[in-house]
Amino acid sequence: MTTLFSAVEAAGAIAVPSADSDKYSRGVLGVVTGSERYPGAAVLGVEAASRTGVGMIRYLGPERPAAMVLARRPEAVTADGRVQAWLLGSGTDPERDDDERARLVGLLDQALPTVLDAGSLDLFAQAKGPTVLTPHFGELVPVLSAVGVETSKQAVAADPATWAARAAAETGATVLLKGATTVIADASGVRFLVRAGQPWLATAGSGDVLGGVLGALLATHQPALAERPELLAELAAAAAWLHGEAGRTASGGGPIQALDVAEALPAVIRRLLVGA
Ligand SMILES: NC(=O)C1=CN([C@@H]2O[C@H](COP(=O)(O)OP(=O)(O)OC[C@H]3O[C@@H](n4cnc5c(N)ncnc54)[C@H](O)[C@@H]3O)[C@@H](O)[C@H]2O)[C@@H](O)CC1
Ligand SMILES: Nc1ncnc2c1ncn2[C@@H]1O[C@H](COP(=O)(O)OP(=O)(O)O)[C@@H](O)[C@H]1O
Repeated sequence: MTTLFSAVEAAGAIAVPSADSDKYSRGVLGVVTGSERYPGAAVLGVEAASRTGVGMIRYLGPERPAAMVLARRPEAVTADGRVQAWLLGSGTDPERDDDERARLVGLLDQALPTVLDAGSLDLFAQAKGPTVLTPHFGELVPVLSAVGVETSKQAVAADPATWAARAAAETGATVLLKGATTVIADASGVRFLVRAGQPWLATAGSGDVLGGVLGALLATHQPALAERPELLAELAAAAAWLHGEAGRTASGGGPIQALDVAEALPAVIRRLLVGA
């Protein structure tokens, strides 16, 4: 069944720490994003995840984006270690060498909750855990082509719900198809439509911020996801809602940049939790 996702549902997706929480029990997000060409995508995703609330972020991408991430967020850890969820692909190139592919496939073999964005969308068949694909209309076309379904960006734009559901059915992943209305579909069909945002969100890096929000929600719900697989689509919808509301809050009717959206997240979450 398809429903329009609401603020009350989004509030339910926030993992609020308690007196016995520590940084590990809250959830650690592993991030492999950014590249020499698009280092900023790494900064945007890490910033958004940290503003959504997570115990720790391990940024494990290339050197240049790593330096930029640390300059912006000294809280991020660049050493290997335990993680509860992965955010892969924003700002990366799917034309990777064999070593990089083997490394990413190794991460996916861990069967942890994973966001596959942008340059990692092609790895959906290697994902073993609960996986959300986060394509825009253009990025959905090669995903579908990889499973033998030919379409076009124009066709997807004309009927996003149908194509999101088709992609979820064919790939076995949960699909968050970005747009003015974001569609979330899983194996049961279209689950949620999210219309929280507004057109000022159509700005470079906005999707990288969404990836960070969703990564944080997956990392903070890893045990629950193992017990309740349908939660994956709920968290994807919550991420789209928080992203949209943060965009609306940051904008106030005027222009915004992607980093403004990330910075507005704590205020949005505070309003949800304490009704302020
Ligand atoms: N500051 C940064 O580092 C940024 C990095 N970015 C990264 O840049 C890489 C390439 O991004 P794009 O796929 O946007 O590449 P392009 O901007 O090269 O676009 C590729 C194709 O997708 C279409 N397209 C782009 N956005 C669309 C949308 N929202 N709806 C429908 N069609 C759309 C374009 O028209 C084009 O045909 C990704 O890895 C992304 O994460 C972008 O997010 C922009 C900001
Ligand atoms: N017209 C619009 N109205 C509302 N939200 C939009 C609109 N256009 C894009 N968005 C949102 O902005 C984000 C754009 O993501 P994406 O296309 O991946 O951009 P980028 O690659 O620059 O990060 C998505 O979350 C999408 O839902």
